[in-house]
Amino acid sequence: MSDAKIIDGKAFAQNVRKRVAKQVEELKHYENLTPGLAVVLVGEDPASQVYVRNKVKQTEECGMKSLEYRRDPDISEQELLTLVQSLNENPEVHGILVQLPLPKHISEEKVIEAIAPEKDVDGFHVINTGLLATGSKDAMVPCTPLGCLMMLKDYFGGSLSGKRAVVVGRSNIVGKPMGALLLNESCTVTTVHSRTVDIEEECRRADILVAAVGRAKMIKADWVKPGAAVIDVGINRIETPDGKTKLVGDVDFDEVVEVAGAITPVPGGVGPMTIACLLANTVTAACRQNKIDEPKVD
Ligand SMILES: Nc1nc(=O)c2c([nH]1)NC[C@@H]1CN(c3ccc(C(=O)N[C@@H](CCC(=O)O)C(=O)O)cc3)C=[N+]21
Repeated sequence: MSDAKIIDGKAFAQNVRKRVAKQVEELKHYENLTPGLAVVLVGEDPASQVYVRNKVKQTEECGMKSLEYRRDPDISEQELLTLVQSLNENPEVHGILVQLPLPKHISEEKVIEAIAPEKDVDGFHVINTGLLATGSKDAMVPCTPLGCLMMLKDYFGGSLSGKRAVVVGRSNIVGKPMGALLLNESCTVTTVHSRTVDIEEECRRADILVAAVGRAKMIKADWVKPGAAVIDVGINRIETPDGKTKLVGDVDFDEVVEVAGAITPVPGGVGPMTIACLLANTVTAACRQNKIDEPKVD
């Protein structure tokens, strides 16, 4: 029998959205300001469509303005850059999200760097990456790592100071910013990856283990220190014996739940928090662009 706390990301995200909705209400009432989020979707990847639909729905539920821009996969890089430029200049738009991945003929880097840093609610622009790395409060923080941090701080009662954190994966959108955030919280941070020697041993030292590699069920029970907090960022679609597909994380949940102190499930863990943090970032961006005191995020 396990006694791990299963962190309910869905319920947590709902709370965050409630808070965001209240902030939006106040901005509308006192400042005559409606935060606006523009989502750009290129092509017809079915998974991307689902995320975008959820984002649009939740943006509207929070009282914000949602603008959606769907473009054919054969759009030229220049046309996409021109669209981003027009959103940069649109005062109704406070946040811009260009859904990744983009078609191969378009440079993701160029498109991300074309977004005005103060509207970059994904936190992917090098300006925001640099602000995060230097510990500046002015950074727009990437949504997935921010959601993970909020759940961790809640579980540990506010402070992560001195904890050993191991981040599995070194992507620009999750692994690296997650490491930076945890370091800013005074964790002792190790990032491990495909070339790490004795990766299990490194993981076993973790008080906080964040898995963000994109390999189904890679983290096994004997990789985890008893009582550790395990955050599963992975979203892997696998085929079940009966020919259907299901979502699983990078953590072997059924095994790890027996040793961990806390664990996030997939689905219902980090995913919903990612969207909630996107909405929170949009409110933050709208406040900054209008020189209004911003709400505290965590
Ligand atoms: N510029 C950009 N920013 C992103 O943040 C971004 C992106 N591109 N491209 C795609 C990935 C993926 N992503 C997810 C967000 C929420 C869930 C989510 O809510 N998942 C649900 C389940 C969804 C389902 O059942 O399919 C859950 O985990 O419970 C999943 C995936 C954001 N991404």
